[in-house]
Amino acid sequence: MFDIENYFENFVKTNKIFEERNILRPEFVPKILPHRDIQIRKIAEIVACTLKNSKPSNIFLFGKTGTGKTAVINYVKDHLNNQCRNSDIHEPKWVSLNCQQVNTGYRVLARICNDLDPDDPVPIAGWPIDVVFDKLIEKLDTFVHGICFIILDEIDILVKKMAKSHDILYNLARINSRLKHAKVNIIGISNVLNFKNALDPRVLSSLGEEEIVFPAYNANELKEILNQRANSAFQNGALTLEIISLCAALAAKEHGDARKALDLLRKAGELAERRQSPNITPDFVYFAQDDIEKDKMKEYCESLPLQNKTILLSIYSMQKYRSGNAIITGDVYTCYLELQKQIPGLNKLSQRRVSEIIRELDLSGILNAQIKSNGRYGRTKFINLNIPLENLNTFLINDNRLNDLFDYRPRCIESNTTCFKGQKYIKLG
Ligand SMILES: Nc1ncnc2c1ncn2[C@@H]1O[C@H](COP(=O)(O)OP(=O)(O)OP(=O)(O)O)[C@@H](O)[C@H]1O
Repeated sequence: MFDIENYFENFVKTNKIFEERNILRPEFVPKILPHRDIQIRKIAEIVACTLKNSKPSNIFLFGKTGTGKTAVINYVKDHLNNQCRNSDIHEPKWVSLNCQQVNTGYRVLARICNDLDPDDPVPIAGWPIDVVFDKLIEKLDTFVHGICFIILDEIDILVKKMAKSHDILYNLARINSRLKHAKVNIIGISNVLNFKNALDPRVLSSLGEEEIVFPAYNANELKEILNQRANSAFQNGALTLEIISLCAALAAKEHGDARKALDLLRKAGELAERRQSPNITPDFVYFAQDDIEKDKMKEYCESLPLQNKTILLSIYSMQKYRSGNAIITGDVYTCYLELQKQIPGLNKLSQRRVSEIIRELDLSGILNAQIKSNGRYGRTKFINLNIPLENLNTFLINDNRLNDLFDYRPRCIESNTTCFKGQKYIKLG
C-alpha cells in the first residue's frame, strides 16, 4: 500500500528542487527580457508620445507563439505607466483581449465597453452594431482621460472568421475622428506571419501604421532566457547547465518558443520533485517533453469540431479492428458514413471534404497521411495515427456525443469492398 504519510514527510525533507516555481510560469513578467531590445526600443519610441498627450501610431506585432510579444508589451506598458505616474500625466487605459475567445466584431466592441464600464454592461449579442459603436464612443469619452490602448491578440482569427470584422476593425481604427476627449491606439498581435496578405488594404493601412516582427529564438538565446529565470526559480544544485542547454535545444528544434522552453524546464523540475530526486536529470526533461506533447494533443482534440472528431474516431475504429493493416482515405470515409448516421444532428460531409479534414489533421501532427503510388491502381493516401489508440480514446471520451461509439466495430471491416486484405491492394469496385 502507498505510504502517503511517509511520502509527504519525505517530500518536505528532501524537496531541494524549487526556490520559487512561479518564476517559470507564463504569467510571470521578468525584470529583463534578453534578446528583445530591438522590439522594446521600437515600441517605446512609438508610444512615448503618450507622455506628451499625443496619440501614438497603431502597431502590428508579428511573431510565432512564445516569441515574447505579450511579455514585451507588458514590459513597455509597466514602464510607460510608471513614467506617467512620476510625471503627473493621466495613466493610459489598457484593454486587452484575445480574439480566439472574443471572436466576433460585435463581441470585441461589447468587451471593450464592458471593460471601460462594468457597471453598465452591453449585452454579448442582440444590439445593432452601430448602437454598440455609439455606446463605445460614449464610454471612451466618459472613462478615458488621455490614451486608451486596445490590444487585440490573435487578431488574425477575428478577420479569418468573419468578413464583416474588416469593417468593424476599419471603423475601430478610425474611431478617433468621432471622439471628443479620449484617443484610441490599437495594437494588433498575430502569430501568422503572412496574415497581412489576408487583410483588406483599408484596414491594413490604418491598423498597420507600424509593424514589428518578433523572430524565433535560437538555442543560445533560449539558453540565456532560461538561465536568467532558473537562477531564482531553482535551489542551488538542483540542475546543471547541461539541463538548461537540453531544454533550450529541444524548444529551438520546434520553432524557438520561449514558453515551450520554460514549460519543459518547470515540468522537468516538477517530475524530479515528485520522484523526490535530489536534482533534475536529462531523463526528467525527456519525460516532460512527452507530457507536454500529450497535453497539447489533448487540448487540440478537445477543441476540434464534431465532424473532425468523428473522422478521427473513424480512423481509430479502423485501426483498432483492422490491426496492422493499412488504412486509406476511402476506408475512413466508409467508416465515417457509418458513424455519422449514429450521431444525432450530424450532417453528412462529402468525400472531398473528409479528405480535406484528413489533410488538416495531418498538418496538426496527430496523424500521418502519406501518398504512395500503387502502380496501375494510381496513388493512394495511407493513414496512420501518430498517437497510441488509448491516448486518443482518453482525448475524445469527454465528448458525450461520441460516448457510445468507442467500441463500435465498423461493418465495412467485414465487407468485401474493403480496400485492403493483409497488405494486398484490391481495387474498389
Ligand atoms: N526575451 C525573453 N526573456 C524572458 N522571458 C521571455 C522572453 N520572451 C518570452 N519570454 C517568456 O516566454 C513566455 C511566452 O512569451 P509570450 O507570452 O510573450 O509569447 P507570445 O509571443 O505572446 O506568445 P503567443 O503568441 O502564444 O501569445 C512567457 O513566460 C514570457 O515571459
